[in-house]
Amino acid sequence: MGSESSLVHVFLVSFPAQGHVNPLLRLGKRLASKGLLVTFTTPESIGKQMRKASNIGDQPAPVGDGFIRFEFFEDGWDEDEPRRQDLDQYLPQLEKVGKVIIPEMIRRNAEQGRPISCLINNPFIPWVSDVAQSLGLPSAMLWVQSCACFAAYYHYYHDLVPFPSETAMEIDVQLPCMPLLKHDEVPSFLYPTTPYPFLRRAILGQYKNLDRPFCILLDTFQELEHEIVEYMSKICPIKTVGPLFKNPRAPNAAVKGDFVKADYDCIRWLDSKPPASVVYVSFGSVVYLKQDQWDEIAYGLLNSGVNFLWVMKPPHKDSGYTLLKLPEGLLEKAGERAKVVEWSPQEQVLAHPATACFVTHCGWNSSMEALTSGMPVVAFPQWGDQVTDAKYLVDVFKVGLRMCRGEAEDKLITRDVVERCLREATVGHKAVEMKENALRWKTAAEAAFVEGGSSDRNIHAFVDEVRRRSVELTASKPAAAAEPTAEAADANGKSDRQDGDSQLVVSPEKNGLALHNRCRKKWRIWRLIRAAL
Ligand SMILES: O=c1c(-c2ccc(O)cc2)coc2cc(O[C@@H]3O[C@H](CO)[C@@H](O)[C@H](O)[C@H]3O)cc(O)c12
Ligand SMILES: O=c1ccn([C@@H]2O[C@H](COP(=O)(O)OP(=O)(O)O)[C@@H](O)[C@H]2O)c(=O)[nH]1
Repeated sequence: MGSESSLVHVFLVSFPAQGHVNPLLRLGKRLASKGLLVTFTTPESIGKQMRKASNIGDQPAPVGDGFIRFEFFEDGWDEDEPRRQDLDQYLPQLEKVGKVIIPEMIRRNAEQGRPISCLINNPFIPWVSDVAQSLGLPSAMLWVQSCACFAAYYHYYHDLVPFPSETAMEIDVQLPCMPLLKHDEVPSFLYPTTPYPFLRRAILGQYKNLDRPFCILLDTFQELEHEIVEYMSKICPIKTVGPLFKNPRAPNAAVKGDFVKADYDCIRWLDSKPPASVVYVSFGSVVYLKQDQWDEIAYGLLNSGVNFLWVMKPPHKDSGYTLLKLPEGLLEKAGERAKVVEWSPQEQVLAHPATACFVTHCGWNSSMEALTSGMPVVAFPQWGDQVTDAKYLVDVFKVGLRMCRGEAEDKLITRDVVERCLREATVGHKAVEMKENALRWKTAAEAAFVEGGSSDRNIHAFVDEVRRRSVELTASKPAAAAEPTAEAADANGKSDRQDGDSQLVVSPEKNGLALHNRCRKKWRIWRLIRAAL
C-alpha cells in the first residue's frame, strides 16, 4: 500500500439519498481496495447524519491497498430547510451550488498534493460530468438500478419503442432482450399519470449527459442480466461491477454510509430464533405506506404465526407523511415473535440463518442484497424501478412471490392475502423452490465478485483505465486538475460534447504505474516551482 498522497485519486459525488449513497460508497471501497485514493462527497446535511450514525472519521480510512476519505459540502440552504424535500426546488439548487463548490474542492485537493484523476457520480446529479469536462477531467457514472431499468429508460428517452401514454395507458412494452413488461411493470416514473414527474425528470436527466462518462458502471452482474447487459453494452460503455456490497479484499464493515444508526439488538434477537423462522420486513429508506395497509400487514404477520423483524422508520419531518403506528396491542399479542427496529443492519439480517424470507419494496439495493444472500422475497413494490424489479424477482429470477403490483393499482392488500403469501413463502414446495433458486443466485453472485470473477475483472479494467487516463492527464497537463482552461471553463454548462479524450491524450505511452509515479514526481516539482513563484 502506497502512502495516501502517492495514489491515483478519484472523487465520488453522490446524490443525498440512502439508495444512492450505499452503492456509490461501496464502489468507493472497491476502488480503494484496488489501490486508489477515494474521496467521497455529498451534501453536509447528509454528512452530518452519516458521521453520527456510521462512525465516519476525519482521517483517510485504509481499505485494502488504498484509502477512502470524506469531504462534505454545504448545499447553500439552512440545516432545517423544508424545500429539500421538494426535488423540483432542491435539484436546481444542488446543481447551482455544486457547479461552483465541486471545482473548488477539486482545486483544493490538487493544491494539497492530491490531484484528482477521475470524477464519478450517481443518477440525479448529471451535471457532475459537466464539471469534469470543464476541468478537463475524465468522468464515469455509477447507475444504481438494474440493467433492465437502465435499458427501459434508455428506450424511453430515445423514443425507440412505444410506452404507455395518455392515449394508450395500458399497453405492454416489449424491449429487446427483455421479457414483455405489462404496462404496470415499466418503471412507474414513466407512466403518464405518475405522481412523481420530478423523479422522472431527475432520472432522465442522466440520459441527456450519457455521452460524457467514459464508462457507466452498473451494480448488477453479468450472469444475472446476461442478455440485456450484452445488448446494452453494444450501445453504451457499460460495465457490470456488482454486487458492490460484497468486497472480497476488504470485508471490514467499518466504513458505512447509514443515515440512521442500525439497531444491532435485532441480530441478538435473530440469534435466539431457530433457523429459517423469521420474516424480515423492510420498505427501504423512502417508501411510506398508508396506515390502513400497515394495519393489514401487521395482522397478516400476526395471524400467520411466523416470527417477524420489522423496520419501522419515522418519516422525514418535512415529507408530509404522518407517523405510522402498529394496531393497539399487536406487539403484546405477538410477544417474543416480534421485533421492531427503526433501522436494521440489513446485510447482516439477510445473511442470518434465522431469516427465512424478506418482504421488500424491491428497491434495487435490497434486491441485489437479497439475491446475493440467497434470500427468497415477497415482493411489495410501490413505485419507480421497484415495480420492474418485482417482475424480475418473481418471473425471471424466480426467487419470490408477488404480494402487490405497485402503488398505481391503489389496492389494499388484505391481511388474508398477506397471511397466505407469508405461509407460501416460508413452508411447502414453493418455499423450497424459491430458496433453491435464491441459493443458485448467491453462488452466481459470489462467482462474479470474487477475484477473477466477471465483476472483479470489470472493476480491475476500470481501475486500469483510470490509471491510464491519470497518466495521460498528468503528462499532458499538470495543471488540469487545479485550474480550468479558458475553453474548458467555457464548456461548463454547455451540453455539446467535446471529445474529452482529444483534450487529454497527448502521450501515447501506456505503461501504467511506473510512468504515473514519475509523472507524480514531476507534478510535485511543478507545484513547488509554482509555489516559489
Ligand atoms: O431520498 C430520495 C429522494 C430525495 C428527496 C429529497 C431530498 O432532499 C433528498 C432525497 C428522492 O428520490 C428518491 C428515490 C429513491 O428511489 C430509490 O432509488 C434507488 C436508487 O435509484 C433505487 O434502487 C430504489 O429502487 C428506489 O426505491 C430513493 C430515495 O432515497 C430518494
Ligand atoms: O433497515 C434498513 C433498511 C434498509 N437498509 C439499506 O438501505 C438501502 C435501501 O436501498 P434500496 O435501493 O433497497 O431502497 P431505497 O431506500 O432507495 O428505496 C439498502 O442498501 C439496504 O440494505 C438498511 O441498511 N437498513
